[in-house]
Amino acid sequence: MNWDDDTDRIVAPAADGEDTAVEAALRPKDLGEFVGQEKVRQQLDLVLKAARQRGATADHVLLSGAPGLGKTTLSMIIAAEMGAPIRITSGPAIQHAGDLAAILSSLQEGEVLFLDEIHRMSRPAEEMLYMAMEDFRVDVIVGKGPGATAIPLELPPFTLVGATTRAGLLPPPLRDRFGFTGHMEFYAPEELERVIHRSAGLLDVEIDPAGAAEIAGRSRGTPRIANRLLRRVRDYAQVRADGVITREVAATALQVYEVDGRGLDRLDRAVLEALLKLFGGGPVGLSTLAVAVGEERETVEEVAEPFLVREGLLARTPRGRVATPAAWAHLGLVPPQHGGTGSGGQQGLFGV
Ligand SMILES: Nc1ncnc2c1ncn2[C@@H]1O[C@H](COP(=O)(O)OP(=O)(O)OP(=O)(O)O)[C@@H](O)[C@H]1O
Repeated sequence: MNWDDDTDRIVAPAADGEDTAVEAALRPKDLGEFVGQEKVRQQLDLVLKAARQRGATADHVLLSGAPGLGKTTLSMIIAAEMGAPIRITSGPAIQHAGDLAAILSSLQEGEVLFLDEIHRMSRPAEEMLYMAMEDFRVDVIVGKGPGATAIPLELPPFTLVGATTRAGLLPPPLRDRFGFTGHMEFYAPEELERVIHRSAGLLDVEIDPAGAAEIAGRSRGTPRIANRLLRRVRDYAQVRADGVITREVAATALQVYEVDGRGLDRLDRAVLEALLKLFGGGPVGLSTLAVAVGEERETVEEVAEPFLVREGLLARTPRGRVATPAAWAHLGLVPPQHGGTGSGGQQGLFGV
């Protein structure tokens, strides 16, 4: 398996081809159906209701959070709640200011423009967006060099919904132009259970509460992963069981896909195992750890570690990577005692 491409993993937070095909059917259509994210939902509800009462276009909205937490879904809900059409594009698709000008000038009044990965837009496009957001106007530059002229173009009022995984990367002038910023959090297991029950209903799969809880616990706080695991478990239930998803069916199916009880996959466990078994829990340098698992540094650092750190299983310290007591417990291993025969385990564990 090629771990360099994160989308090959069943627990990858980014969408793969199959997700894209089925996600449309699973997306909640209004705020009432949208599970969790209470704060963002309540705040957004107020923003949208107030705009509707005033008969105005809603303020620009910035949604920040990890992939698969529902930013695209929320942007569609915003459009639906405002009774407005939606146009979907992304930062990397807008390389030139002209690309953005073409999109902006073709928007209808009140339309929602969803700009995914807004932090990856080119600089000139970003600067054009400042004026468009604030004054609903852009200057289209015609010609080149000294003869170039700026032709002002009025735009209809629109709502920009920007999505980013890294709100901190946005330049302040852009961030400040959003009337409302919603931070999407990882979902609690109970919330993912609700997502799973809802999706199972839409997919016409029978699932019991323990089955949903089993899948939720392995979904890494992310609805997209929950929906993907549900589909794989459904296959298993259909082929190897009687079609009903119980705790046993879910657990056995996800064992087949090498997703453990806490949502770690083969790569995550390989990293942890190397750290514990070969280096006594660390500290060990990233490069050494990567060689030990036969992966690139970047793969370990960007693909495996973020979840291990979030789960409190691994710590990044100035002296290297260190396993936490929870990591030993998760793999059912006993940390070497201080001064024991391990490779400095306990000392490494707490000495940094
Ligand atoms: N709160 C939620 N309730 C129910 N389903 C959800 C929720 N959030 C997300 N989903 C489901 O998870 C899937 C992924 O959601 P979505 O595409 O909106 O994520 P995203 O944050 O935009 O991801 P990306 O950043 O990769 O574009 C969708 O199928 C959607 O149905």
